[in-house]
Amino acid sequence: MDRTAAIISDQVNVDGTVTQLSLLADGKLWWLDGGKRNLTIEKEVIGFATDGLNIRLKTVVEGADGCCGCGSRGKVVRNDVVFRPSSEESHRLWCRKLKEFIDSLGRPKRLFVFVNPFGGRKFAANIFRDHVKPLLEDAQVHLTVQETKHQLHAKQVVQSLDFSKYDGIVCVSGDGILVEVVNGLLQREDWDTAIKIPLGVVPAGTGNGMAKSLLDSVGDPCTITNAVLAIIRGHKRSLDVATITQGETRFFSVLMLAWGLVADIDIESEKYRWMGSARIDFYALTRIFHLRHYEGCLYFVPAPGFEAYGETISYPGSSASKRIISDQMDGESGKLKRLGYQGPEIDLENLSWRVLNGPFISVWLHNVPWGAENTKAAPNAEFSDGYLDLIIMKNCPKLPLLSLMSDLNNGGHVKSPHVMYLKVKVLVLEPGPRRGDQEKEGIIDADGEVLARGKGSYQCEQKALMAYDKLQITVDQGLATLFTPI
Ligand SMILES: Nc1ncnc2c1ncn2[C@@H]1O[C@H](COP(=O)(O)OP(=O)(O)OP(=O)(O)O)[C@@H](O)[C@H]1O
Repeated sequence: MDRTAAIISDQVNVDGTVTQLSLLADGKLWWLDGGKRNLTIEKEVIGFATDGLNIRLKTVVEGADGCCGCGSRGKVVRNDVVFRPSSEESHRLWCRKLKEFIDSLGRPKRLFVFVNPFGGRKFAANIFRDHVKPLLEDAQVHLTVQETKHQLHAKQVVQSLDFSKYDGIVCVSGDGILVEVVNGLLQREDWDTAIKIPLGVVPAGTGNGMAKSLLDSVGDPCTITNAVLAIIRGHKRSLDVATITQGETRFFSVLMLAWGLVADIDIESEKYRWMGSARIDFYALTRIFHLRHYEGCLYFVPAPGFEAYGETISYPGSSASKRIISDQMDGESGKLKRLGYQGPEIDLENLSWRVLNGPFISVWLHNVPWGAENTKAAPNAEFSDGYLDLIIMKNCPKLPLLSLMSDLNNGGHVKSPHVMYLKVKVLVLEPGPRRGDQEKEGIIDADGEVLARGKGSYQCEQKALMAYDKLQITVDQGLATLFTPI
């Protein structure tokens, strides 16, 4: 089909001017209004509404404050266009053609939305009411909204959600709710179909690493409007999911795992929450001046090109690989019934393993580039390359370490001679005590939550899912699906 052929073309009235308006097969709307004007439906029109004979195109356009040459785009602003077809017949035809075109774009029509009123600065409910809901309603998306009432509520809800009713799940929250949703989906019996439902994130928490990673990957600022537009437009991309295993216990991670300095700052700075966002910088300084080194071992399978790190070793084994234990016998059929996703099928023993011995200052494993809106932890991380980015620091004097912390804003830290930066397929983490004090162990942080807490470590309310002991992290390429800007 000729992409410049008109699907419909007719005389209409735009702002008092009678002009020829054409909708072309490539989705462009053209008209003359002083000068030549056009709109790209796919990018700029989120929906339309009628008022008598008038048709209002609900439109967003990029403002003029983009940063020339630096790749960053301008702020998106609303700029509706209203036109009036010349007859009722023409009005009906315009409505039909516009609807058919928008429907052909595969945009979501029914969304299940989680709003965490507790996340971040506790503004998520207002953000949803004032910014998210109006845009989604303009796009004529039917919404089912659930405010989360307690920790793990989102996980419980998705475990019994009827997916035939929704085209996607949206989290108006920080990364914590997204992680709960992924864990809930993968613990369903029908996990293999459930995990395919597209997931959207609207930044309303403290971290917002996933929203930042998605929007920054196309040069968009991490704003609520940009995040909602990405959902409305309905583009999708796949996302690697990491399975962290210890014995029969599993946790599914989409963002990061940290042990050592980063985990200690992230979790222990909770006690300074009253300081607001300054708590992280303040506590980072404290930790750097009283730097801890942790004994332990990292066993890993490097991605091609990263084989120079560590020493060769055979598979270290792990209490992690008893795959069938959490399955159950189905009473009626007598067959094994899988209770949920068990992690990727990998022949661990026949991989080329390497080992790095401690002590370590910091070990950080990342799935996507940004850990938070101001932390570009793993600049080379990709959403679905099937690998995890591993950032390791073993030794570093305090002054360079201070400047490394400020480089986290732009990802410059990975170029430091004090930092090892590689991609791995599998990691076995064997955490140990602090150097010089066997009675004090550390914390393992997965996606912002305490996954494991060793003896003598910082005690907080959160219950840890795993023991401070060997755990294994594997990655399943592109297992989940995200709404993405492009
Ligand atoms: N009503 C609630 N009361 C208390 N906690 C809740 C509630 N709803 C959700 N939570 C918990 O809040 C946590 C934070 O969620 P969210 O993803 O919105 O923010 P975050 O950026 O990860 O963290 P932060 O709390 O630092 O903002 C999650 O662990 C979630 O289980």
